[in-house]
Amino acid sequence: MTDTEPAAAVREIADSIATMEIRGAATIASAAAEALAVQARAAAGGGETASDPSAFRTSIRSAARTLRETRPTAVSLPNALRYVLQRMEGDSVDALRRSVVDASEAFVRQLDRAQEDLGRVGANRLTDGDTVMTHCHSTDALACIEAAVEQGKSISAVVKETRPRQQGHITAEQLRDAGVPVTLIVDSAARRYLDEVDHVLVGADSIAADGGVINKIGTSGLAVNARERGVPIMTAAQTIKLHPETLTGHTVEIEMRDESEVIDQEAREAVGEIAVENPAFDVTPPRYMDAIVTEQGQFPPESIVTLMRELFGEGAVEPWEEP
Ligand SMILES: O=C(COP(=O)(O)O)[C@H](O)[C@H](O)COP(=O)(O)O
Repeated sequence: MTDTEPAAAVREIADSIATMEIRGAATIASAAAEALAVQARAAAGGGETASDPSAFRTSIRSAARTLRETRPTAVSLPNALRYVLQRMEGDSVDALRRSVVDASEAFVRQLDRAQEDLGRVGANRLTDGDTVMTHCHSTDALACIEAAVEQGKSISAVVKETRPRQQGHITAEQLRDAGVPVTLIVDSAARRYLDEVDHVLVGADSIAADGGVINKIGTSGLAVNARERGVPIMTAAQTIKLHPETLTGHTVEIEMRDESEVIDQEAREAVGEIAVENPAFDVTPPRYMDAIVTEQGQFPPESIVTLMRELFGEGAVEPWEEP
């Protein structure tokens, strides 16, 4: 291993993201930003990179590429890397290290603040006595319910378990801890329970320029059913979920995960030669989504492109590539 390759601690963080020990778009983003700070400290601490600014920069870019390759769908990951890399500056290794560590810390602070602000916007859509249906585990979505509870509103939740990884269990525990009465249901029971809820609330891994919401597999079916039942559905998503590449017509890659998450070894052997597929995310067309709630306010999905142009100009940069 050369001195410009990612530090072992960075590779461990990348592995934890790939295996989903670290998961959820916002959490992945802050872990990625923090990993760049880890790399900066390691690279400034010894070897060839400690005295060579160009080797230091190469090592940070290489760490960013390793992190970038872990999961393809949550754009918060490359957006976090962009934020830090665009602020890497200085003529000495010491100055470069400081700029990366400072940017990483600023990013995490901004992320936390954005989630709080978004929570207040989302809470305004909820009324005392409402029941909310959730899918998967989204810290942005939970922030809305928690803010509503803090405002003194009494909120109940119907929580979909979310096959195959059952992130709904994490949502159920966190809502219970926040004092929200929770009913856990299997995914296929969702339509039956839609008649008993006032809102559907989901998070997002990416939001496309056309207002399409990319979130945990099953979100789009839930949204279509919610529309048919007349239940409003909102996405809680900080602006780091906006996908700049979609401004230039690129589509968002949907992660396909291992079949072992869907079927265990014994069942696999019993069913024999069949195909098993495990897409982790799907796309909800904008016409099935009522609102996208961000830290900058709420938007109809079709208007999100205006905010994206303000934030990103006409497209994305890839600062982790070597110049
Ligand atoms: O789809 C998921 C998580 O998928 P996975 O478990 O496969 O990572 C979440 O709804 C979004 O990432 C938003 O989460 P947050 O609001 O916390 O960013």
